[in-house]
Amino acid sequence: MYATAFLDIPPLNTASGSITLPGSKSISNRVLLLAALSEGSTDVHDLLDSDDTRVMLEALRQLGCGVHQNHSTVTIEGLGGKPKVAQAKLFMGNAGTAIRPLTAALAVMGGDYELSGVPRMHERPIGDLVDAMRQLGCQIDYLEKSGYPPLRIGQPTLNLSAPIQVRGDVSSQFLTALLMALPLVAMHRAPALGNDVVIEVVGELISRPYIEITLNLLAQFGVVVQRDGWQRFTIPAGSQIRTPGEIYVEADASSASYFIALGAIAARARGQKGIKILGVGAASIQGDIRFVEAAQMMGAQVTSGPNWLEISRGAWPLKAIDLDCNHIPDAAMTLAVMALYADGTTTLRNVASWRVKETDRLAAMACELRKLGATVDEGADYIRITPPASVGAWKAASIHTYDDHRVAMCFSLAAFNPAGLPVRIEDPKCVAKTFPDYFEALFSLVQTSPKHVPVICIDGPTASGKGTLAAELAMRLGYHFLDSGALYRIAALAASRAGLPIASSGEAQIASLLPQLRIEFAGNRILLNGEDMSEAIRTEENGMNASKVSALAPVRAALVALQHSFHRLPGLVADGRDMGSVIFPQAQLKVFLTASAPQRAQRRFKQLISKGISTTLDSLRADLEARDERDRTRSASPLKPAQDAVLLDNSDLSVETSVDLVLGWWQGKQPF
Ligand SMILES: Nc1ncnc2c1ncn2[C@@H]1O[C@H](COP(=O)(O)OP(=O)(O)OP(=O)(O)O)[C@@H](O)[C@H]1O
Ligand SMILES: Nc1ccn([C@H]2C[C@H](O)[C@@H](COP(=O)(O)O)O2)c(=O)n1
Repeated sequence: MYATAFLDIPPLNTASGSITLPGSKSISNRVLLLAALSEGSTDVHDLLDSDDTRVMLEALRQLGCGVHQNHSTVTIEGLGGKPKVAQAKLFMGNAGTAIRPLTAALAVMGGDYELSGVPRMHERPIGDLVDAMRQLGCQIDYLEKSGYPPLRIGQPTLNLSAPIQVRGDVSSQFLTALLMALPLVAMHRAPALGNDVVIEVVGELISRPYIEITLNLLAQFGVVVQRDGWQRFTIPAGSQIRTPGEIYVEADASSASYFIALGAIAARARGQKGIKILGVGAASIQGDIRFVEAAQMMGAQVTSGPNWLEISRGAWPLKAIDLDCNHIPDAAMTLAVMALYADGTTTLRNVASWRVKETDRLAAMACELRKLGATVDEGADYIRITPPASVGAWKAASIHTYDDHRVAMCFSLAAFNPAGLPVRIEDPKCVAKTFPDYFEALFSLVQTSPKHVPVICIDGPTASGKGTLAAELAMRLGYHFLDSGALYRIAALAASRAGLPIASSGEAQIASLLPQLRIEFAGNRILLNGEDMSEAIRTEENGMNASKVSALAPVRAALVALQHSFHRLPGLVADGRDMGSVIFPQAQLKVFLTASAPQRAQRRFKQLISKGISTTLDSLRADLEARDERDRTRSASPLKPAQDAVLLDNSDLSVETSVDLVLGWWQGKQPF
């Protein structure tokens, strides 16, 4: 996951390949609650691992539910309709799919519970559900603002004399919550005329496909609800939530929308097929699968099987549409970004529910689409999008994401803009709500011209702080990091282990040894043929050998392709001696980092002493000056600033100041 302040997505060209999507959030949280309410244990396979499911799992644990995790399978030991813990304070984050059904279930079972969430959760209405539960005799109080969490739940005096009425026109999650909780009432009622539990929907029920998911999953847990149209739902008396033993969670159809759109927008890479999505397909029980139809209306070519989809670009530009999106409220946000690539004005109607989601999504989408150059008309329950009038009308935008995972994900697709502009996604980690590795998945499928993939080079002499600076820059920008010195150090170590002379007499043998080595970077560890060499390569002796080995032209040539392989989306920070001058001459920013020899010797001294390695300042200084001299005077790619490098002497600068300075230079080159 990218936990950076922002993520700059370079302009993208093509896409191809296949992807297995994470489990559906809607299914995951429903299944978790049903498993918890049933008796016995349920193995839940392919459960989504995200903020919202973690919130649900934690609440279930607090209520005394057994939760055992084994990779993507979670075993839930059910409560059999009665929490083991009668008093708890439950934090529900911003997970609507957790707080609503759990409120209903706890209110029926009774106890002393408080449910709260993040500030935005306290702005998301829950009054319609509370009103419905109170008709039944449930005890629910508002702890702050009437109609909104946080809530306190007490002991109910259940009284079911008439159908329970619930509004269906703000969120379908209230009806879902009742449907999952009221079997706990039905189970205590003898099957007889008039004993069934009846729910009546007041007003037009929105987002019906989500109710279909609920009914489908209830049926898998043994509760067959009778439905009369979309207004009346009957849970037969005597119904009981029964574990199916094991259950598989489908991949998330809403998450699929970004990749369906990707297939529709991106040209295919030469000789490649489009985008194949595994884990969800034509047989999906999720309403958002109907996003496929909307994408087809816009021009996407889609083929599908029971649990897969394959998408490629059809009509181009895409076709503008006018669509009632009530049945696909979440995925419809993706259509709003696809509309940027359409041949006219697209209108998405009946999306008033966007206003009460993670953020006011109507306002958010309108604001961010305008930043990109679109003309947007935002109504109470619709959005109308006209794409930028010409290539020149597109703007590079920094997309504010409002702590809303879907805003972050759908706007990544703006990176296919014809103007070749990058897109900045602020707070990219908000995707953790449903799809923590979304951007990694995106980057695994898309391609762009190498010239668009940014490179920052940090070159300079020994112990100037290149590695420290480069690693920090890479972390702040979410870029890959290449410590090229480590490759020469590995080469030197491998050569001496093989007994090869570290001199020109051994250059051919060392160069031919290198392609046989399996060199892997795992976080900040470096492995040689599976063995962790992170410490072994850092000795002063091996540093000196690395300097010697790096003077051999055939050795340098043997390492070029490996270094180039680090140049990948979304960008690279590389440190060494010839990053800017030889390996990445096209780099957008080249820094030549220096510090005085006494300072560098002092830094290295401290570094070694802190690792418990004894040495003297004088010997270190002599060694690093000898090493610099060799690196500077060798004929193959000598240590020297690239012509267009910026010189930075950090003798009197802290690491933090150096990082901020270089980030400022980098930001100065961005169009945002
Ligand atoms: N600006 C700075 N001020 C003080 N200490 C620093 C600064 N930059 C780096 N250091 C410290 O100096 C030591 C050497 O830094 P680093 O390993 O990053 O240098 P390097 O140039 O990559 O070295 P090498 O060429 O040997 O790989 C580290 O202990 C690091 O924490
Ligand atoms: N791009 C590079 C990186 C490193 N070297 C050589 C020169 C150094 O003495 C040696 C070890 O590098 P360090 O880990 O100290 O950065 O490797 C080079 O020639 N070119």
